[in-house]
Amino acid sequence: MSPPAQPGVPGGRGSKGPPARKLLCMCSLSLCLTYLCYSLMGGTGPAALRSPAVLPGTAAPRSPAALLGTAAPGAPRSPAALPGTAAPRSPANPPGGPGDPAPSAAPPRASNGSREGAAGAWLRTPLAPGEVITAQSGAFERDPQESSTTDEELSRAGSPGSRGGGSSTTPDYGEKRLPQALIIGVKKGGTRALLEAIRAHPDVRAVGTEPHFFDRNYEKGLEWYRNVMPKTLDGQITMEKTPSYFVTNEAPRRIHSMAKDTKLIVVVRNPVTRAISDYTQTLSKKPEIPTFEVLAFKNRTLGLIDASWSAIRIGIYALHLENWLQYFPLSQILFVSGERLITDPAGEMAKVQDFLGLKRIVTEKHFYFNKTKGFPCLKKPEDSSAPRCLGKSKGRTHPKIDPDVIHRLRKFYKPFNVMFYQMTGQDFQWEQEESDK
Ligand SMILES: Nc1ncnc2c1ncn2[C@@H]1O[C@H](COP(=O)(O)OS(=O)(=O)O)[C@@H](OP(=O)(O)O)[C@H]1O
Repeated sequence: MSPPAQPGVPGGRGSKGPPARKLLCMCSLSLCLTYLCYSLMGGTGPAALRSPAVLPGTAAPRSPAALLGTAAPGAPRSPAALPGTAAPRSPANPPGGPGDPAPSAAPPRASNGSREGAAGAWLRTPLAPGEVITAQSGAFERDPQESSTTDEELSRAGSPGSRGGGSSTTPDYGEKRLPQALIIGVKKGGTRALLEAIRAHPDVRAVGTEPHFFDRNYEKGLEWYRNVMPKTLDGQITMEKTPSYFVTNEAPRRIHSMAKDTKLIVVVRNPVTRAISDYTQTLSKKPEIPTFEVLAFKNRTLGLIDASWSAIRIGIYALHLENWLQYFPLSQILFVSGERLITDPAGEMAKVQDFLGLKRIVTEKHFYFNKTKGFPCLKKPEDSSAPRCLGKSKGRTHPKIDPDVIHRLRKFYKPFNVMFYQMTGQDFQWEQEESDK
């Protein structure tokens, strides 16, 4: 089933690829980004980037080679130099073409596995965690806290004849199909809130757990993946969310080789807050880890940010996006603001539904702001008794971070954010947000 092409709607099924002008634009952006990264490593750069006010990490290494020598894998380099980043494709070797490795090639483990996962994250409020969820999204019956989709759960879901990882109310008719739309990131961006909200749409069915197919489970093959999906009727869209895809080098090529018209959704959030949220999640599982302030720096005296730390690396959105743009036109990727998903969930959901070619059915009527939780929650479905908020693993209290560290991180991210705004044509106003504080 393919959602109908939307005339004038970015990412419609008719999208064939970027026109030459766009490609040129992307190439020049790529060059800019390479240049930017180089400048971050101590080379010359635009005056603005060299200014202490915006120079990431503030400390200029003596030479790019010196920084490269100390950079751990995953440190920001030019997109072309990122490990595993595919070289730009020539028409003779298109992505997903014969030159691509077969799906059976063993994928590397993603460095960013979102460990939170199951759809049971939406809890009925004010009921206690663990209450059974009866609405469409109620694939699971517990607040998973930090539990992720386990391999065992997935192999059960993927076994022939199983009902898949979809909703417990999935009717036993229809067909299991590969997803036509994916929420690919970012970790801690608000991906669960988005998935649960879009599942309120009658024309969407989604897997509750994170299948991690394009990063951890790729060798299991597409039939396994299809079996994980809930059954859908014609006209319904199948979806899943796995936030680590966005930072998995192989994911764009693999998704493109599954279906080049797959629609991609990325929920982005201020990378500084995202990093702290990521750290807070890890801290909840491993209270013994060093402080955020310690982990954030390679050398705090020199002000060198440790961009190889996944909590920081994930937030360099421009670098990761480069990788996706080698396979997908920008029009096929929707960027959802994690901040607006909280302040204006209906507004963001309108964009999501348009992008997916769906009627706007999930509207402001579906949400209410839960003051205790501090987040919007889904109102009760007509046939159910209680509204649903996300579970305790969302909206944790973040530890207080040294303001100087926050300041340095803002400076670090600023040029990457600006680049991201240029690449996407959207200003997420993270700098504005910070200057308001
Ligand atoms: N409606 C609603 N309810 C609760 N939480 C909400 C909501 N909308 C967005 N958010 C924000 O989502 C953040 C968690 O993001 P993810 O769901 O992407 O996390 S994960 O990667 O799946 O673990 C989570 O981050 P933290 O506040 O740091 O926990 C929230 O800020």
